[in-house]
Formats: sequence, structure tokens, C-alpha cells
Amino acid sequence: ESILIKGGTVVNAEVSQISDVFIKDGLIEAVGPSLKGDADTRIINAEGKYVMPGGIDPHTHLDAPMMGTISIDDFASGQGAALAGGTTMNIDFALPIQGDIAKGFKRYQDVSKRAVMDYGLHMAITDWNDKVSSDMEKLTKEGINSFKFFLAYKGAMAVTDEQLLKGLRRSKELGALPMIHCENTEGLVDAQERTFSQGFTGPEGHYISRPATLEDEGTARAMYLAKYVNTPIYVVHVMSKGAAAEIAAAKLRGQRVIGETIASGIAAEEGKIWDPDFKVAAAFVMSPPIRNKEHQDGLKAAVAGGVLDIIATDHCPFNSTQKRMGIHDFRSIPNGVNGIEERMHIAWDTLVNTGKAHILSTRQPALASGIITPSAFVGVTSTAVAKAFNAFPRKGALAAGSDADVIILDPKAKHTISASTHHSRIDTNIYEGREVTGKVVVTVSQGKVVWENEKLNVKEGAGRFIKLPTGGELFAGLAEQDETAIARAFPYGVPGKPVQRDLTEKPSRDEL
Ligand SMILES: NC(=O)NCCC(=O)O
Ligand SMILES: [Zn+2]
Ligand SMILES: [Zn+2]
Repeated sequence: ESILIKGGTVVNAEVSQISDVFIKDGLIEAVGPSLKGDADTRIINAEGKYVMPGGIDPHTHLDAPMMGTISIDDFASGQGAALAGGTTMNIDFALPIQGDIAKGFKRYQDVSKRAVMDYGLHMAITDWNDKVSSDMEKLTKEGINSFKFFLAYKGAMAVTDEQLLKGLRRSKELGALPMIHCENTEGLVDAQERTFSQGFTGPEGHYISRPATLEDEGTARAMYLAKYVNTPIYVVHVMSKGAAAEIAAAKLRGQRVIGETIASGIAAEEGKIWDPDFKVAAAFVMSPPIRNKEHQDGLKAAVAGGVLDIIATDHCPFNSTQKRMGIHDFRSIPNGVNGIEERMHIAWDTLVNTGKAHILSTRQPALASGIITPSAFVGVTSTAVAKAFNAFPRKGALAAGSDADVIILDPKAKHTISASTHHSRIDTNIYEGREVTGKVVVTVSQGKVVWENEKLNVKEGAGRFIKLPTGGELFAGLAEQDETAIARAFPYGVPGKPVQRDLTEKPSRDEL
């Protein structure tokens, strides 16, 4: 089976130019001008459209057991939604079973059998003991190269600083990337109790009890601990401008930090969590919370300026019946919003659709209003993810030899996002009624057209588990030592050796 996409503007993270793309047997065979196919090649005309690597969403929770229920999209429905929105690979967060990561991995091997597109897995670490530590190594051999730590959800998934430090050290030893949900665990509990006792029991209580300061602190702390251990680190779902500023500061002091924001963080309508209709308000409950325009503008500027490297979704959908578990107490509303289908459109409409972007070549700090180019769009939605998790250039590139995960986006096509037409199983949509310009009209996954003419054509089980290797550029040249070792090497006395002192002489009473 082969496909020739002709005459589109082919966009990679570094460059875009009018070109053809020839796809054969699941791979990109050639990218260049005036390509010819085989006798039976299907030809798709892409003139006036953008041809881009399929999106990679590194932050999803499909079939995820959380807060006493399970997220409503499984691998089939969630990935179907992804493909309809131009995302051709996701990296999902596998969760342990009662702290046991080996058991958790087995569960995800099972539930992911329904996959309709390629996927990878991260593993969350919610407890610390010798078995977790040794199972981490086993999982890296199975194709997991990242471990997630939550500094929130006390009493459930949260880790202490002590556990985090051990986890950071072990991750580094294995060449695996630690990913952190950054909030101040104890501060949240304090704020939730105070908020609830003041009578804010509804969804707005969730927002009130998660001030940006607690996210900013968690972000700074996680990054300083990563600096201390001297490991690369990935900050998930940055939702506050202060947290983005902390990431900028860490990058400036030379840390290897990858900052991720999410579609809802930059573009969900602010204030909806105060809606008098519980169903509407509860749909917006996620952590850290969706913040106001000031934060959203700060996050967009951080993306445009290269402080935040990736736009993901944190797609963790719960139906309105599931959200009602917290009807009397916001602390019991399952946390999570939709986004896997909307991300590419929301990011394009929010960050590229200005007209001005097309004449600018790269991301520049000067674009502080949050405008990015089509190339930068590909960077933050696909290539940077592939690079962070060592899947590049198999994924995240339109180049000979890469997997044929390709999308065609029509920059003129408009559509209105709605729960009545989306492909996720969730019965609400936080972008309900929003019109976006720029639409993915064709999605090619593993060399096959799976989305065209508004129709999905997918097969359960077709998705492959992409094993992600450890190490790579993020770890290259990284000193093995943590900061105590660096201090030990300080050039006084004999470098690296404890100082020899005469300890026989006791101090006199007067000296004491
Ligand atoms: N973000 C959220 O509210 N739900 C999913 C779990 C997480 O990423 O914290
Ligand atoms: Zn999180
Ligand atoms: Zn998440």
C-alpha cells in the first residue's frame, strides 16, 4: 500500500517548504519535489494545505483508575479521538496497583491491547521500597524510559520529598526521565480544608484551594531537587506563569528541564468553574487548575519564547455522572479534562493563526504575544516530544525512513468543537461551541489513511507499543555526581578526601 501526498507545504520543526511525500509500507520513503508513485499509488492533493508529522501527546490518562473511578476513554476510544484530531501517538501514564509498578505495567499491557495507534508508556511511582527500585530497572528493559512523581493527591498518589529524592536518583542512574506533577502537597490540604469550611463546597472550591503560589513552589522545589541530584527533569502540565518563570530560571542556571503546558492551560475559557450548572463547572476541574487570562498569556509567551517546550493535553476524561461523585464536596470530583482530540486545533488556532506567524522563521523571545510559526507548532506538538522520549526521528519528523504518521491540515477550514460531534466517550467538552480555524482533514497512521471526510477508519489492536530507550541526548555528558560530590571535589586539602584532623585534644571547660 502506498500514498503520494502532492503539492502541500511540508512542515518539519526546522523548516517548511512545498514538497511531495511518498509513503510506502508504513514508512515515509521520500520527501522532495516532483515525486512519482508506483502504478497503484493513491494520490492525495495537498495544495494550499500543510503536511506535518502527526501530533504526539505525551500526557494522557486512558483507562486510568483514579479517585475511585476509571477515566471514560479506553485505548480504542481515546486514540480514535486522537486520530480524528491529528495526533498519531500518545504516551500514556501507566499507574501502579497499590504502589506495585510491575503489576501496574501488566494491567496496561492488557488494556492497551485495544490500541488503534502507536503509543508509549510512562510509569508513575507512588511509593518507595526496594521492589519499586528494582522493578524500575525491569521496566526500562521493557521500553519505559520515564517515571512520573506526583507532588499532589496526598493519601493517594503523592510522594514525599524523601521518596522523590530517591526516585530522582534512581531514575538518573537508569537514564530515565523523571516527570513531576508540581504542587505543594501539604499546602493543598491546608487550602482545601480552609476553602471547604468557608462554605465553598462546589467546583469553584477546587479553583480557590489551588492558588498559583502552591504550583510555583512545587515547581521550584522539584527543579532544585533535580539540580541537587543533577538530573534532567520534565515538568508536566505547567498552568501558572510563575511556574513557567521558575522553569526559565532553571534553564538559565543551566539545568536540563523540559517544560510542558497543556491545551487547556493556554486556551480553556477562564471562569467556567464558577458556572452555576454543576455539570459545566465540574467538567473544568483538573489539577493544577485552569487559570485566568493573565496566566494563559504568560504560558503562551513561554511557549513562543522557548521556555515551555511541549504542548500536551493531560486528557483524563470523566463523564458528568463520574464528576457527580463530588457533588457535595469538590475534593471528591475526579480530576481531569478532555483534550486529546482538540489539542492540535486549539494550539494551531491559538498560537499560529495570526497571519503574522507565516513570515517568521523560528521561535523568538520577541514573539512574547504568544505567536508561533507552523514549524514551531510542529516542534511543540510533535518533534520535541519525540526527542524528549528518544523516539526521534522514527516519530516527529517527515523524513525518509520515519514512520508514516502524517497529517494534512487545511488552514482555511473552520469547525465548531462540540461534545455532540467529538469522538471521545466523555459527554461534555470544555471547548463546547468554540469555533476554530485550521482543521486536520486527513490523518495517516502507520502508512494508512485513518481519518478522512470526517470519518474514522481504525482497527482495534493495530496500535503498536513503541519501546522507548533510556539515555539519549538529555543524559549525554551529564556528570554522574550530585552536588555533594561536586562540593567534595572542592580544591582545598586533598580533593575528594575527608580532611584529616587531630581529634584527640578535648576542649577545656572555658572553651565550651
Ligand atoms: N490533571 C488532572 O487533573 N488529572 C489527571 C492526573 C494528573 O495528571 O494529575
Ligand atoms: Zn498531574
Ligand atoms: Zn496527568
